Amino acid sequence: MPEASEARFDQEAGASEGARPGGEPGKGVAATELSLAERLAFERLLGDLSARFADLPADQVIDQLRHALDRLTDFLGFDRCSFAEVSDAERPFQVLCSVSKESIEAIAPGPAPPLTWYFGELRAGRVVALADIPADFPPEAVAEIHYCERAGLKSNLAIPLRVGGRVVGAIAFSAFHRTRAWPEDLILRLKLVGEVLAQAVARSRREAALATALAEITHLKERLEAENQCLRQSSRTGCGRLPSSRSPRFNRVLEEIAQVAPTNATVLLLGETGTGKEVLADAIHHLSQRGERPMIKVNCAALPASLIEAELFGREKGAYTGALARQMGRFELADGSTIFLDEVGELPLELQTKLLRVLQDGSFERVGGTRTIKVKIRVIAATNRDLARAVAEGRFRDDLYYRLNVFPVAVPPLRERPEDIPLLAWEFVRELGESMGKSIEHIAPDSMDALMAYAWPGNVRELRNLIERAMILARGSTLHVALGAALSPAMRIRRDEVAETASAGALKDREREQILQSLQQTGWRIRGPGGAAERLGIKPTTLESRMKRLGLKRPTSG
Ligand SMILES: Nc1ncnc2c1ncn2[C@@H]1O[C@H](COP(=O)(O)OP(=O)(O)OP(=O)(O)O)[C@@H](O)[C@H]1O
Repeated sequence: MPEASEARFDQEAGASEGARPGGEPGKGVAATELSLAERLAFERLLGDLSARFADLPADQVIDQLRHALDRLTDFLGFDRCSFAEVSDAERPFQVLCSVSKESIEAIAPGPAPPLTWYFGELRAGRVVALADIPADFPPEAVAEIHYCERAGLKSNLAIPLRVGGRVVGAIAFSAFHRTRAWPEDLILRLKLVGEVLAQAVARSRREAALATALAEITHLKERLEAENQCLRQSSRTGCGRLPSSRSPRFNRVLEEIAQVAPTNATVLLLGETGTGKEVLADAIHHLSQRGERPMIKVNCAALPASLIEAELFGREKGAYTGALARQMGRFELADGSTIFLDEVGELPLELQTKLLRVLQDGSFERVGGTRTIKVKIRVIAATNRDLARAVAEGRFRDDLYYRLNVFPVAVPPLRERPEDIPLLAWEFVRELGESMGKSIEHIAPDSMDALMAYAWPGNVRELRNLIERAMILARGSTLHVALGAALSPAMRIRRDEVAETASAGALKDREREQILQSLQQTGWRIRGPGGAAERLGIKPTTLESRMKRLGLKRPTSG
């Protein structure tokens, strides 16, 4: 047996088979030459192992590695067999897999024991063949001698494994009960099988790295696509500036918005439909440090409950019938940015729990997935519902309400900021005039009076729609806004009249009357051009939920 430090594998690899006596296969008896039958059996084992590893999927490599080590240990009568890998010169060897006879302890997966001389030899590409421990150790291997004494190790063979000319790992065989010789032809064969295993491990590592890189690219691609989609859907006026106003009431709101914007606080925007909650959410986002990224918007009322979970939290492929591909949810998309939860009061109770968890610690799982995803997001929520009442009625979780209600902002209806009606009307005239190629210099005084007198149940959205209709019809440079043509006389309520009758009951009756009238005029058509929702200047989903609340149903004919 050569001194271990002399056992240069490259020199020995050229040595002829049977140059030294070999261990007796299957029985673990030292120093006899392999018989022809045994050699054939060994060749078959090596051939079989090589074939198994040739096309093995990456996720099966570690299991098969254990199986291969088991078979080698059994066949050659070793007490323990371990496989370790090494990524570079700086890092220690990592034990990937170790198998042993029942009475012997296997080495735990993870960093290999700190044996500097031993692993230095392997790193340098030299075989460490220790037939008789401690006699075969060089004097400097002090830590190794102690280690072997403590463990009761009698013989050990460790072979460095190369892939592409670089040492990527080692395979080691140990005997605990007797010394044994390590003949050259055995070393050569074990090196061959070890390198087959090392190739498979290296391939699985490459595949895993490739899969990670691909997943990253897919993630970025999905993110980009989804962000683009969000941007296409986002508000037309989402220019990110705070809107201007002449109303002292609305200016106070704008001051609050400017103060909260740079913080990370959750903001809850409360107000009737069309008052500009999304416009304000957009301004908050753009005035914050996250403003460079797009704000991700979700309308919690626009999707059926069955789809909104996947929309918000994403889904894994095959999560349910029809889920053909993995889908990234809005929360994942909003990581590092702001999520705007519009109509949050409509969120189904079962999803409120999941939303609460995201608000608490930023974590959630995709639909059909088990992996927990963590995100850092700022939440802005909006509702036209009385959330406190929804809590009292058990339709909204109180803990979620308190989480959302950190910084509530009440956005006033247009009828309570009449100073802004001319300002907004002119803003829309200019904006629409540009896109339509029309130049309007005056708004007819009687039209402006009518605009000022109207109650605006659909708020700024309704005003915009009305101006748009008037602009389409405009011929000269003076705009005539025909409130009466577009809306029934019952809708023309003087502002002061509204103030007088603003008791909840009276407003509800009036709302009911207005909605019913629009529905009758449109033959109960809610959606589409000229539909009741458009006439009222509200979204079809809002109209539907209002109809439900007011108990308005299409009469059955006949
Ligand atoms: N200050 C403003 N300046 C210009 N346009 C505005 C302003 N406020 C609202 N708008 C316009 O009015 C319409 C409705 O605004 P927005 O969608 O922000 O209202 P909302 O309160 O979020 O409505 P909903 O509750 O129905 O979701 C949009 O077309 C928006 O561009």
